[in-house]
Amino acid sequence: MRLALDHIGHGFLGRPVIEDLSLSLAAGEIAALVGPSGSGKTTILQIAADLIEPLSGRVRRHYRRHAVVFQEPRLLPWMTACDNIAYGLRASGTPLRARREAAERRARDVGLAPEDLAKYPAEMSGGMRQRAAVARALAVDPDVIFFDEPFTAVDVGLKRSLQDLVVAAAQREHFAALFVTHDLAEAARIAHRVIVLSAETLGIGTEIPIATPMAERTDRAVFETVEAWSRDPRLAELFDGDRDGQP
Ligand SMILES: Nc1ncnc2c1ncn2[C@@H]1O[C@H](COP(=O)(O)OP(=O)(O)OP(=O)(O)O)[C@@H](O)[C@H]1O
Repeated sequence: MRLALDHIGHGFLGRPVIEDLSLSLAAGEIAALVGPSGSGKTTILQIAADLIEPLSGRVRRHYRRHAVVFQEPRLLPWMTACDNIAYGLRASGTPLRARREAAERRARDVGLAPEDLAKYPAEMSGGMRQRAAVARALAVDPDVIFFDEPFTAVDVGLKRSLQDLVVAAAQREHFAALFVTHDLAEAARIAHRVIVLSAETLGIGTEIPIATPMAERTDRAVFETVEAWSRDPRLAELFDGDRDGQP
């Protein structure tokens, strides 16, 4: 087990958002965290990633390093793609040459061309910037990656290629991932398990394992999974009215 949240409670301005929530993440596991808008997905991810302290409960981390990929790439505008990708390695004292090599390798992993490494964020497309953000996360060889709706703002074709890239990297490198998403098709495509939050109970409504091997998650299989979920009463909150998460 890489990560465990035990009996977490949190809220803002006196208003509770999460109550007595427990979840764990196994080594190599990709867990998608879905739920209605405002149910606390980002709050849980931030608690898990040590970006905010929960008001109650505790977090157990059994790993050396983690990385976070946000919805916006958050690249430093005054650095080239190469330096952005290698940023975490500089902080850990890796020598220049090794940083360059790691950045080049990670750029290849995410489908950036060698000439892209010299570009500044302003010279890159949105998709290239998000690829660089994923490469920056991979560059530190993390045991766990926290993804907070990383592909929401990219177009459909690119989204597929970024999802495939995350699945391939996780299979190759065995990092665990907690992946917040609004998109149930995304969860059905990339996750071993879907954790569904409930805005009504302020906790986990249900957890759904997905046994289908990643290689068999064709468009049709993903569509059928989401279609089955739409008829599953445990997921009714996600498909209610005009809440987020509607397919
Ligand atoms: N810094 C903050 N100050 C005050 N309220 C906050 C803060 N951060 C989050 N909230 C509130 O906490 C609740 C949960 O927010 P959170 O962003 O975790 O939900 P979410 O499920 O990720 O939502 P969405 O799907 O819309 O991104 C929301 O009602 C939000 O307005």
